[in-house]
Amino acid sequence: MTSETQDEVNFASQTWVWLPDKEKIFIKGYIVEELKQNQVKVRCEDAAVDKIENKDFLEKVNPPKFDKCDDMASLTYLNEPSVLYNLKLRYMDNLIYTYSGLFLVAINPYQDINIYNRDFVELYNSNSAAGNDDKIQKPHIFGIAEKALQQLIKDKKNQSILVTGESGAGKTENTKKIIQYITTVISSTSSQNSNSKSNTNFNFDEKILEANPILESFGNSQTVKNNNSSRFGKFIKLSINPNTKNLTGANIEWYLLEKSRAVHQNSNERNYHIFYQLLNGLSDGEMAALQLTRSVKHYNYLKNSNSQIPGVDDKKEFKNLVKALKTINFSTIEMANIFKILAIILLLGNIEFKNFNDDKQAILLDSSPIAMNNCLKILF
Ligand SMILES: Nc1ncnc2c1ncn2[C@@H]1O[C@H](COP(=O)(O)OP(=O)(O)OP(=O)(O)O)[C@@H](O)[C@H]1O
Repeated sequence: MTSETQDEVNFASQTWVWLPDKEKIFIKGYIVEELKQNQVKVRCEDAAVDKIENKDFLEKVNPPKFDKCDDMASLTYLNEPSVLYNLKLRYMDNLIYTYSGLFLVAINPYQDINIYNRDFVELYNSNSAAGNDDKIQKPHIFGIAEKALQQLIKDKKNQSILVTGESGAGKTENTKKIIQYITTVISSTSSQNSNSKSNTNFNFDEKILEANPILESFGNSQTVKNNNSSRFGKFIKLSINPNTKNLTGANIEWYLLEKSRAVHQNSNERNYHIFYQLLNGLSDGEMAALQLTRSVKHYNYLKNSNSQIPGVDDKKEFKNLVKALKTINFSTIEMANIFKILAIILLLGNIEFKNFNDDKQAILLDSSPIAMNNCLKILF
């Protein structure tokens, strides 16, 4: 008898249930005695003493053959503890994706796991030799992207992928993986058919991928929940010609940007990444021209925030931003103007008003004329 069959036999010999637990949320046990008034005595796997519980509050445990199942819709008993248990078992094996019927559940691994490389793209790409239907069934964000592509091409109908979850759940990262997958698969298809280079120096798909560092610099920030929290919602639209399988356009709509963060942040949070990237990434000459100094402590809009995020190099991120801006055809003058505006925002933050006088005119604090003067120097 194999150990799996033995597990099934052991399981079948008892009535297994999930018990609510203050510390572990749910623990597994089996009923050893039926008592009066719907009460049962339960022997728990991890507890020294048996527990008396009302049977109505207990959920059933699935047989071991369902452990680490790919799709939780297949569970015999679909209840909260069984779902959490299955997700936990899978997560411990680095299986961060699990289907729940039509939905894909993703658990944030908070570390790089090697499941997004070219080999994985090929596994899910139905046009490649490695791709086949069986592999597409294995839960993965690439599987969702592939399915949307296939349905677009087959049915010629618009497809939507909704990525949702609490802050830090991994929405931004998974959205990037979807775009990475689609641009890889589509560009490889289109380059077989035609020349995919546009009339600029960069491929269209490179431009789409490079939009992300720009959005993140200006719209993401460190919060207590997430070091790279998107402070806005976005709707990304990729236009794909289902006949030629070419990427023909892309458009990002953003909404609900947290504007107040530019002037105020809660403790242990930061302003938008761009300000720290600017102060670390500009050359000494550029800093002088923009009347800036490097320390965040010199700016009211930054001085209460962390100057650094562990593991993040703002200078390097600034380089990436400049590269991304160039990729999507921002000219040197346009970039310089953006940096001017950012510098002016920081300097305006140093202009402080002391209340209003009797004539309802604002009175500037002593240091403010210098800040105003600096703003004017940048502008003219
Ligand atoms: N699949 C993944 N692999 C490795 N790390 C990940 C993955 N998903 C998320 N992370 C890590 O978790 C962090 C938070 O994820 P992400 O920014 O995607 O969350 P979010 O849901 O978009 O949060 P918010 O709503 O605050 O913007 C990432 O910066 C990254 O470090």
